[in-house]
Amino acid sequence: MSGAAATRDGEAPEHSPPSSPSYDVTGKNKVVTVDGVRVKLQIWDTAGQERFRSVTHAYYRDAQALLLLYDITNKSSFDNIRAWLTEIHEYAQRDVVIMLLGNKADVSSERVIRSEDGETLAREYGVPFMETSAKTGMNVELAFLAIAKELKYRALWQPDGPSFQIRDFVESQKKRPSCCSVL
Ligand SMILES: Nc1nc2c(ncn2[C@@H]2O[C@H](COP(=O)(O)OP(=O)(O)OP(=O)(O)O)[C@@H](O)[C@H]2O)c(=O)[nH]1
Repeated sequence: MSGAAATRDGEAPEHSPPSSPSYDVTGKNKVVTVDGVRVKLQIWDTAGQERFRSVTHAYYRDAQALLLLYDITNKSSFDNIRAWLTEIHEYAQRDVVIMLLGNKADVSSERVIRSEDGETLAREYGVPFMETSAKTGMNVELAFLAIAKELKYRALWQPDGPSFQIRDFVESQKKRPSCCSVL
C-alpha cells in the first residue's frame, strides 16, 4: 500500500511518517501540476511491512490519500484488499481519498483476477479503480494525477466553482490492457 499527503508546493507537510531504522520506508516527493497549481505529493510505500500492522497504522493515519494495490496475478493480494479497507475505515482519516489499483496488467498470461472483479470490488466500496503496470507505466501517471486533482479540488473548493468527481475522471481517462485473456 502507498500513502500520499499533499501540500501546495513549497510547504512542509504537517505530519511526517514515523522513521525507524528497522522499517525502511522510502519517502518520495512528486510534484503534479493541476490547472496551473503545483501539488506536491509526498509518497510512502509500506514496502513489504504489511505484516507489521501497528507500524503501518502510523503511516496511513495521517495520509490524505491511499493507493491500494493488488497484483492481478496473485489472488491472495486481491483477497487482502477487503481487510485493508476495513483497517482503513478504522484507522485512516475519515475523508481519505482511496484508489484501488490492479497492478501487473502487462502480464496478462498469468492473470488470475479479472478486471471486472476489481471493478466490482471498487464499486462496492465507492472508490475509483484501474489496472496499472509499473513495468510499462500504464495508468501510473494517471493515478497520481487523479489524486492530485482531487486533493487540489478539496483544498480550493468553492461553492460556485466547478465540480470534480475522481471516479468519473478515472473512468474517462484510464487505459485498458490491450490484450484480453479470457478467464
Ligand atoms: N511485469 C511486472 N512486474 C512488476 C510490476 N510491478 C512490480 N513488478 C515486479 O514484481 C516484483 C515485486 O515488486 P515490488 O515493487 O517489490 O512489490 P511489493 O509488493 O512492493 O513488494 P514488497 O516491497 O516486498 O512488499 C518485482 O520483481 C517487480 O519488478 C508490473 O507492473 N509488471
